[in-house]
Amino acid sequence: MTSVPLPPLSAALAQYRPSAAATLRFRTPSSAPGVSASSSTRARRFSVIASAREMPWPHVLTVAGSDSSAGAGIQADIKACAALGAYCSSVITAVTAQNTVGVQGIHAVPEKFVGEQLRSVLSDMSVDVVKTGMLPSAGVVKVLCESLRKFPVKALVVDPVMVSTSGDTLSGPSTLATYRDELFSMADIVTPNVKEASKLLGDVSLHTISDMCNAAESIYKLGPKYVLVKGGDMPDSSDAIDVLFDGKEFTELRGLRIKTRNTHGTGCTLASCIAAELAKGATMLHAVQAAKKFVESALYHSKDLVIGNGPQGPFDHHFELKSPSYKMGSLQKFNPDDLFLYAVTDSGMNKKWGRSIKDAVKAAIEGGATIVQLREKDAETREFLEAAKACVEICKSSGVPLLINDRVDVALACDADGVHVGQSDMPAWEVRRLLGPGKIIGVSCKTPAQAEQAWKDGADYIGCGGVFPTTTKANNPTLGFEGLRTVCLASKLPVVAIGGINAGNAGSVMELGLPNLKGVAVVSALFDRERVAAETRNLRSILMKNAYSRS
Ligand SMILES: Cc1ncc(COP(=O)(O)OP(=O)(O)O)c(N)n1
Ligand SMILES: Cc1ncsc1CCOP(=O)(O)O
Ligand SMILES: [Mg+2]
Repeated sequence: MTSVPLPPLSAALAQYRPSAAATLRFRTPSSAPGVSASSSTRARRFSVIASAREMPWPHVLTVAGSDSSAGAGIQADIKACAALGAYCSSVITAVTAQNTVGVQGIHAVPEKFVGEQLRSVLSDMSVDVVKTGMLPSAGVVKVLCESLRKFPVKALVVDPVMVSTSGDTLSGPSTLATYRDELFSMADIVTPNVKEASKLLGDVSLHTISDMCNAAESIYKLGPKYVLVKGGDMPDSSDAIDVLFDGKEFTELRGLRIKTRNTHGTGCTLASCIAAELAKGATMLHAVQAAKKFVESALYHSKDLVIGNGPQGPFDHHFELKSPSYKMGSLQKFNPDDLFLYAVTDSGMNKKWGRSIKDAVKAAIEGGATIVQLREKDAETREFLEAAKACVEICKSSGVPLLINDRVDVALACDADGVHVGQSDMPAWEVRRLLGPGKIIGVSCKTPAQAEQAWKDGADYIGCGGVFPTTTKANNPTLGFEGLRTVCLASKLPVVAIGGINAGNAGSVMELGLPNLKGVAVVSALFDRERVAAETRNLRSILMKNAYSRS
């Protein structure tokens, strides 16, 4: 079984900010049928359309029920797709009256009219992926299958919604049979939770991961290319474990279980996120991973929201819009959350372990580093610049900022995201003058006065240490927790702790609970090791556990 843990929240957040590319790409709209226009305005409109460059916008069509409380169903699907930069059209199969207490009523849309909606969308718009939610009758499932045969799409995501989170039945036994007999064989992925998997397989009991694997295998035999059995409802675990099966291999996907009442719509959202990622071109494993990360982040950010009086509330799909970095728009270059797991390379250690800077950076990112600094004290300038350029590419493609230690010239030449300087390096104000407002500047500070100066000089964060004794930097005084606390309390800037930090003591650093202490910077505990990715992953999971338990 392959085990794929999730990257930290900060990386997840960075990843979920719709990229400029995603927000700017759009498809020229065609004129709406039934809208009257004079022949000259029509001609003008068509000439504009014809001359415009066609730009694709990843498009998901959701075929599902409306939820009046907007936590689940069509409303959740549209919000999820929008958050991930995909367009979402909608075919409504039923209108439900529901709230945070439960489902008070269901009004199914006539099957023929579901068919009409499907024809309207699929005959006109280029839909990449169809995602299904509540399909209230066998007839609706059949209408959908017919439409998909007539208008094939790139992928079909089937969320076999049978029972609402409040326990109300949303589709009956004859619908289940049609799912199994007709829809599943057309699906790229089917995403039942354990209750749904059990129902699909004639009420088998599912209690363990091994039961989930067996269920995934049995559902796979019904025809889909992938099956994701979601273990969120499994008891007695601090992790939310899902099992993905592709017919050959089981992949266990772990996420943290967020303690909150606001879980209404998690299933719809997960399936819609998978659909959105597939529409954007992701592989199935990546789509599922990204979807899980999104749901985990949204639940985390919404855990204390209060909407409605019932036991299950909605969560905020657009939590990103509330973050200060998003509000500052495209000028924002630095997210303090990126300091969470700061990997600082070391040329000596890379040499010792026979790896290139590039491989070291790749491995740290693979393990979940959220920001990287190239600290190559004895590299030749030309060789360093070449390596730095390669690392810039790697980091850009992973959405991880890359900073250069000391060397403003190298940072400028390779267009790095910023520079980290110490008290004997170029002053931060001078670095800011050279790099401009759009780059990240970090300054090492050991005292409140230095922290104040860094802020005045226009730095973005400060590095504070050594917290513990270190052999990586010669003659570096140890500040201890008290020194770190004093600097943090005085600093107006976010702080990353550095010096002698490893998997054994990182938790205790973060447990200091200092609000502006955003993470740890680490050299030897990642790079003076044989397996950089594994060490990074381990440290990340320790930091994440701490971050979640504090909140
Ligand atoms: C994140 C971070 N914090 C502190 C340092 C140390 O910088 P400096 O004091 O300039 O020492 P050198 O790294 O240049 O030896 C850092 N590099 N990164
Ligand atoms: C660069 C630096 N600045 C203060 S301590 C330090 C070295 C940190 O290295 P390690 O994580 O191996 O102790
Ligand atoms: Mg320096």
